[in-house]
Amino acid sequence: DDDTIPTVSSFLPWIGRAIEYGSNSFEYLLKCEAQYGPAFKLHLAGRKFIVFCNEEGINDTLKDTSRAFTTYTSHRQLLDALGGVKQDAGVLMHDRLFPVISRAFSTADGVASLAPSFNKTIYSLLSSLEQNISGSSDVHLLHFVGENFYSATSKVVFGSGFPTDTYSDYYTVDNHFVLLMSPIPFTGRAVKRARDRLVRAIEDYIQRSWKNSRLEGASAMATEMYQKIRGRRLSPSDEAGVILTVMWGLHSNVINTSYWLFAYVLADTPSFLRVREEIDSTLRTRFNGDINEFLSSSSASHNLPLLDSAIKETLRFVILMHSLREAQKDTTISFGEGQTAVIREGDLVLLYPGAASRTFRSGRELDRFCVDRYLPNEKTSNEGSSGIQPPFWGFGSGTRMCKGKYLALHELRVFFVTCVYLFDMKLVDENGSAVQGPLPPTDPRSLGAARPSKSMFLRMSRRLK
Ligand code: HEM
Repeated sequence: DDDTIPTVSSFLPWIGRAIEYGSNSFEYLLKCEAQYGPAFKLHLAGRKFIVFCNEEGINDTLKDTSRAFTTYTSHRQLLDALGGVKQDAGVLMHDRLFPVISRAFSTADGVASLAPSFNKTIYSLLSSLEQNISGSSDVHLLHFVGENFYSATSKVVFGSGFPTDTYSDYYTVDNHFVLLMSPIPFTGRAVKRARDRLVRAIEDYIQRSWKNSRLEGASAMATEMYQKIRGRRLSPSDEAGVILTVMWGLHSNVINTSYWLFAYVLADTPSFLRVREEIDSTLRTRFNGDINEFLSSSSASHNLPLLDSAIKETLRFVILMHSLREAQKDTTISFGEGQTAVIREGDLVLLYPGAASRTFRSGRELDRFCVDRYLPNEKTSNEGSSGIQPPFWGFGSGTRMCKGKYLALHELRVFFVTCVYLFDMKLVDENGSAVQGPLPPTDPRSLGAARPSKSMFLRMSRRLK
C-alpha cells in the first residue's frame, strides 16, 4: 500500500505552486517537513512527487542498486529550459555525454589533462588584475568569481576560440534559472533573450571551430562530446543548446560554490587566518614559496585539509536539492525506524538534503559555518565544530554521483589559493562596511543550489610578500 506516507493536503495548493514556479521552494519544503515529517507526497501538475528529507530516505534513494530510478525527466527539463532544445536530447545527454565527462574527470588523475592549462589561465587572469590594482579596489564578489571561472574553464574546455565575452548573458541565464524553468510562458522574456543570444554565439563558435572532425583548439573531451551530439542530427540551434546545458553544468555549481566559500570564510576572520596560514605554510614548506611550483604540481600533492574542509562545509549550505528521480518500476525506499515508502512506476522522487544536512539526528541546529567541521578525525578543535559531522551530499552519492567532482575541487582550490597568494581580501557590503558573522539570507527563489540575495564585494589589495 502506498498510503503509508502522508500527502500534503490540497488545502495547501500554494506549496504545489511554489515548487512549480520555483518561488521559495526551500522554505515551503521546510514547512512541509515540519508538518508532515521526513517523507511526504505532493500532487503537482498531474504527477505524484515523493519528497525525502532525512538521511535514511536520501541515502536509500541515492544507492538505488536495483536501477529503479532514472534522471531523464530532470535532464529533459534542463535541456528545454536552459538550452531551449526542441528535440528530445535527454537520452543523448544522459547515456552518451555523461560517460564522456565521467571518463575525463571521475578520478583525481583524470583532471590532469585540463589542470595545467586551467592553472595557467587562472594565474594569468588574476596576476594581471593584481598588476592593475593600486591601493585597494572593491570588486563585486559574484562577478569576480564568475567572470574568471567562466573565462578560464570555457577556454580550457572549448579552446581559445570560445566567445567568453558572453559572460553577462551566461550570468543572466544562471541568475534567472528559475524563470526559465517556469511553465508560465510570458515570464522571463529578458532571460530568454539572453539564452537565445548565447545559443547563437555557441552556434557560431561551432561553425567556426569544427574542422577535420574536431573542434579546433578544444579539449579532447569537448571534441568527443560534440562528435556524439553531431551524430544525433539535431538542428544547429539544438546542438548549441545541448552544449549550453553542458556548459552550465561545468560552470554553475563551481562559480556558486566558490562565491560562498569566499563569503563564509572571509566573514569569519579567525577561520580565514587559519586557512591562509595553511596555504602559506604549504607553499613555503612544499613548494619553496613559489606559486608557480604549486600550480605546476599535480593536485594530489596539494594537501590542504583545512581548505578542503571549508569547501565541504560550504557545500553543506549550498546544495539544497538534488535533481528529480523518476521511478521506472515499482520499488520501496526505507526512511528510518522501520518505515518504508512505496514508489510506483512513473512517480517522481525529490531529494531534499538541505534540511537533513542542517539539522542532524537529535534535531541539533547546524546553522553555523564551521571551517574545520570536515577535517579528517577532527573531534573538538573549537566550540563550533564540536565533532558533529552531518551527512555530506555536496556531490551526491551512488550511481548518479557528480561526474565533475575532481575537476570542481581542483578549480576551487587553485582559485582560492592563488587569490590568497596574490591579494589581501576583506568582505564588504554595498556600503563598504565590513561583513563579519552571519551572512545575509540566501535568495528564497533558489532551486537546486543556494543563491545570494544581496551583492557582496571583495576589498582587494596587493599582498606584500
Ligand atoms: C562545486 C561544483 C559542483 C557541485 C557542488 C556539483 C554537485 C553535483 C550533485 C549534487 C550531483 C548529483 C545530482 C543528483 O543526485 O541528481 C551532480 C551530478 C553531476 N555533475 Fe556535478 N557538481 C559540481 C561540478 C560539476 C562539474 C564541474 C561537472 C562537469 C564536468 C559536473 C558534472 C556533473 C554530471 C554530469 C552530473 C550527473 C551525473 C549523473 O546523473 O550520472 N559537476 N553534481
